[in-house]
Amino acid sequence: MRISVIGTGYLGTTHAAGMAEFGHEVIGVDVEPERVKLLNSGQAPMYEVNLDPLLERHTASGRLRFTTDYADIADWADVHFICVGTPQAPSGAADLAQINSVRDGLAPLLTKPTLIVNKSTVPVGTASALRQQIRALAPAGDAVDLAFNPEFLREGLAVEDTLRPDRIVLGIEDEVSLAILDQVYAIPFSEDTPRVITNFATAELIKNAANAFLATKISFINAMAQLCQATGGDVTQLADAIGYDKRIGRGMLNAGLGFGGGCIPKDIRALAYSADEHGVDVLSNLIESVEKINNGQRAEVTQLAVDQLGGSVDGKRVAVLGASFKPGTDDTRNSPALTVADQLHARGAEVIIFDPQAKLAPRENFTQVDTVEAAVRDADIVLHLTEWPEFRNLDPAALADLVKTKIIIDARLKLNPATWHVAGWKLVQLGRAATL
Ligand SMILES: NC(=O)c1ccc[n+]([C@@H]2O[C@H](COP(=O)([O-])OP(=O)(O)OC[C@H]3O[C@@H](n4cnc5c(N)ncnc54)[C@H](O)[C@@H]3O)[C@@H](O)[C@H]2O)c1
Ligand SMILES: O=c1ccn([C@@H]2O[C@H](COP(=O)(O)OP(=O)(O)O[C@H]3O[C@H](CO)[C@@H](O)[C@H](O)[C@H]3O)[C@@H](O)[C@H]2O)c(=O)[nH]1
Repeated sequence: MRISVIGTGYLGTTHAAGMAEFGHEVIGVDVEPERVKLLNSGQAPMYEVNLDPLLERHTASGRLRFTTDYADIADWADVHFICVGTPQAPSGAADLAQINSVRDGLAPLLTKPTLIVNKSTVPVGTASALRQQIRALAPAGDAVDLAFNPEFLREGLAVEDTLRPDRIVLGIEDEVSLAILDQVYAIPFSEDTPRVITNFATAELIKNAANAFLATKISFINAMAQLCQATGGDVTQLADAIGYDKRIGRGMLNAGLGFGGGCIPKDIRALAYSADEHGVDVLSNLIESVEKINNGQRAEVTQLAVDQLGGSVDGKRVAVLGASFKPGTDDTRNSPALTVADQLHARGAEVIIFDPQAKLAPRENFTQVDTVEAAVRDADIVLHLTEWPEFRNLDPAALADLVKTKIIIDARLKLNPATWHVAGWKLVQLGRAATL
């Protein structure tokens, strides 16, 4: 099939490459010419494991290309996927400006029957309104249909999740759309992949609910971590033990600095906004508690650093390991690590950051360096804030010679306390007994 993918950020680039891998002919569209140029050379505009090889292969074969011009895709594609951003507006609601600009740019060019499939995360009610607006603008009118096909990929695992998703959710309101989507997803993985075929509202709420549930799991375990801290319990063992129960599962039960990123924080805020709009206070209250716990974890780590340095970080040198919001990506949107860095800077610390992939725009709040060694040199304290696998293999004895004071806060509970203690470090973990 001929498929267009509109918006080539974290979602769109991976989706476009995945669709090409499945054998479709694909054109990606973005408003940023530099991004389009890079993509046409077979390179991803972001760090994502296994994405570059797919892009290289399919741009070289000509099956995948990129453009800034809607005229290249309008009547060319059988299906248009919308993958633009839906960031948080100042009110907390989802900002649909990018979706509206796709609507206004694409719809007037549609003269043939076609299907537009929205993949961007949106509040309930969006698909229904969008379909009406597009039909009003398109010369093809009611021959243009819309579907909502939410995306559940995780950054750092985006290619794997695209090629082998846990499930496919299709929000459709007519049988023709379903027949077309069956062809789009008539691919090797899909026979065993559960499909949920439902109406627009349910599909939109499924996406909102999935992220809210994941966030709730993380905040629940972080609340338990606080009780563990107060009572001598070990939150990692607790998570392992409750996770063995298949009804609970171990996923999203890693306690520590909490959730961040370009999705979960803004998506749960938007869900709370929708819940309020529809008078469902119980849901918005629940989400507020989840957010409060999550923000509290960042403040808690900042305070822990202050306490470890005797009540003030003013003039102290703080080494921060990790800047991305999670390992496996260079994405720093709403990164918990950077919040802690900002909070410590605001309290007078000199902050030096190392991250294996994230390139930070120069800021006066901190200095970014290229090695762990450069980050920890002369540090008064070291903070492990994003659990890149390479940090687990650091040599505590070698680092001990570089720092001013051998204190490390492991805010992601991934370092082995024994190896650090042997090398003379004080290693502090939230929610784990100090003796471990
Ligand atoms: N990032 C993820 O892991 C992920 C996973 C699932 C769902 N989502 C959802 O997918 C959507 C996109 O997220 P993202 O992280 O890829 O965002 P992003 O900001 O990385 O990418 C958006 C892209 O759209 C482009 N764009 C904006 N307006 C455009 C227009 N009118 N025409 C063409 N291109 C345009 C931007 O230049 C940018 O490259 C969001 O709704 C997000 O919630 C993201
Ligand atoms: O046990 C855990 C797991 C994750 N996190 C943190 O939670 C955040 C989100 O992690 P994750 O869900 O792995 O990454 P995302 O790429 O943001 O993916 C989420 O957001 C996407 C966008 O909506 C969805 O598609 C995915 O299904 C959903 O998992 C990160 O800051 C993690 O550090 C924890 O604190 N503890």
